[in-house]
Amino acid sequence: MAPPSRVSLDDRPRRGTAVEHPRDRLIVALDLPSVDAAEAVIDRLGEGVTFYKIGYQLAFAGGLALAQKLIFSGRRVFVDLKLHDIGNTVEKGVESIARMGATFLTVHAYPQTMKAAVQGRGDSNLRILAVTVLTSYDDADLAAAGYDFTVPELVAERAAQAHDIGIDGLVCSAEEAAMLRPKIGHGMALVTPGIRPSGAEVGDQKRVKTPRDAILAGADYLVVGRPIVAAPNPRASADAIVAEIEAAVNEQV
Ligand SMILES: O=c1ccn([C@@H]2O[C@H](COP(=O)(O)O)[C@@H](O)[C@H]2O)c(=O)[nH]1
Repeated sequence: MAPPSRVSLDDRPRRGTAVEHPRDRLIVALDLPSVDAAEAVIDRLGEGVTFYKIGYQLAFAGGLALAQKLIFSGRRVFVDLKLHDIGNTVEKGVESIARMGATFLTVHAYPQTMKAAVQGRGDSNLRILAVTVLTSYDDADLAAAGYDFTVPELVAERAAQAHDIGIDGLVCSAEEAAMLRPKIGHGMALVTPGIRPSGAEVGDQKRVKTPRDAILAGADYLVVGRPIVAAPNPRASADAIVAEIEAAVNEQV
């Protein structure tokens, strides 16, 4: 496969990445085994966190009902189900999630899947995020999966396709944020997992940045799971990350 040739994209306005309070740029991944466990963490986080992500583990253990509860209570919810199926199935699934009132939904960044997701989203407030290359992958993982691209090459190619299709944002590592911003403009959100405060355990993540470096690289939202939900004091961990986001924002101006 030849390396991607696209170098620049237009800056047309789309659903927009409004400048948000530092606290609202932190998305906590509720990777927990039950609704009870998730609600215990949410209670401990209190007013400290406004945006939650629900992925496979919790979604398949009653998490979608909890998502609805969180939305009714004024929190924002990111449904991280990384959809990928035939177009009709993706479109109808996205329509159902749009009716829930979720803010973000992920799909894999394949053109057919992304087009179906944009169709299913319609005029709703749901914003579709395309997962470019998982943050647990490096170049060797891509080669093992049969790709003849480096991570930055594949991320850039998928970002270009997502942009052209009308996707609202990208999931990528903050390692790629600075490279992507000039290509996608400010109308698409950059949502970055693989965030680790300095000294935190990296675990299975391979492309990581600290909260400060992610913001300085141009990330809009930081997704953080284990460093908060597995911490002895989740609220203190979340507050420290928000403080780091705020300091980085102040460094930018
Ligand atoms: O490329 C991706 C896409 C999604 N994720 C999800 O984000 C969180 C990260 O959790 P940590 O505990 O902070 O590692 C998790 O829910 C993943 O499914 C990702 O890490 N990378």
